[in-house]
Amino acid sequence: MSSQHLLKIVPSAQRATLEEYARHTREISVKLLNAIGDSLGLEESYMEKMLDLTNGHQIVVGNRYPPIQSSEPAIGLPPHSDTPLLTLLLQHGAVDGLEVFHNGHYVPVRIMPDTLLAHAGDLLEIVSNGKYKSVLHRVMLKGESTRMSIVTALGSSIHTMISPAQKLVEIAENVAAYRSMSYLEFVEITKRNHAPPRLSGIEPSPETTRGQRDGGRALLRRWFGDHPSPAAAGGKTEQKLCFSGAVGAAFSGGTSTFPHREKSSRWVNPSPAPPPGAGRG
Ligand SMILES: O=C(O)CCC(=O)C(=O)O
Ligand SMILES: [Fe+2]
Repeated sequence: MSSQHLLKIVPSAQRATLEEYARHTREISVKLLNAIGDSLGLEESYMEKMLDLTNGHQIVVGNRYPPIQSSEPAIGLPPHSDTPLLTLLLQHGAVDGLEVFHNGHYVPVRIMPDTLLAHAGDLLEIVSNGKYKSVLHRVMLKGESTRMSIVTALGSSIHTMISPAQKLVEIAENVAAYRSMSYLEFVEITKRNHAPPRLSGIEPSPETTRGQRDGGRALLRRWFGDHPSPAAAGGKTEQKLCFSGAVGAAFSGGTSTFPHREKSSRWVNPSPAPPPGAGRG
């Protein structure tokens, strides 16, 4: 991994630290994904091998949620699920706010010091043929202090075909719950629909659906998009894509801060070359 993948917003003094953080969290994510593969009865290191995690795309995002003025809770980040395979979330400091959707309502996730929280993402739900559900979550702000979190998410390499593991399809009497597509195609479809397709497992209220759609849009723009986007909380939540890259698959490092990411902040120089019809050059 080289510092060319670090976006310019990262001050040079912090680059080494961020690179080290990205390296360690990548290793932890790969181990967890392999363990998840084991738990599903897949062959050893299935996730690492089949999803080409050595070339997997990793992003690191810093979120800063400023204090809210009103006594009413405010949305810091609208409901969404994370697109890649696995998210590791570090909630920094002492300001809670994360909530996950469980059994029909949002449940607060209290901060546990020095703890990484793992979220299953959309791609993991696909690969596991729905056994691991992608987690719908949001951030609600209730207090007068600044909340900070650091998110790192690992996906496959962007041209890897994502499909339910064959063994799990056989166990499910040859029913694949999701069709096969490349990670890139998944992102493209999601962007075109302006929302991550909710994969399965929950029956959200219309309000949740709306929030999820908006949240998904904000997230996708932040992570993959090329449009300026008003972030959550009236545009006040500050989110910085600090790092995005992978060994062998680079992300353009020209820009910078969500929500004012410029057009040049797109997938570039993917390796290997995109398959025909992949939609981007
Ligand atoms: O700040 C948090 O706890 C959650 C952040 C999050 O869900 C995200 O950045 O995708
Ligand atoms: Fe998230």
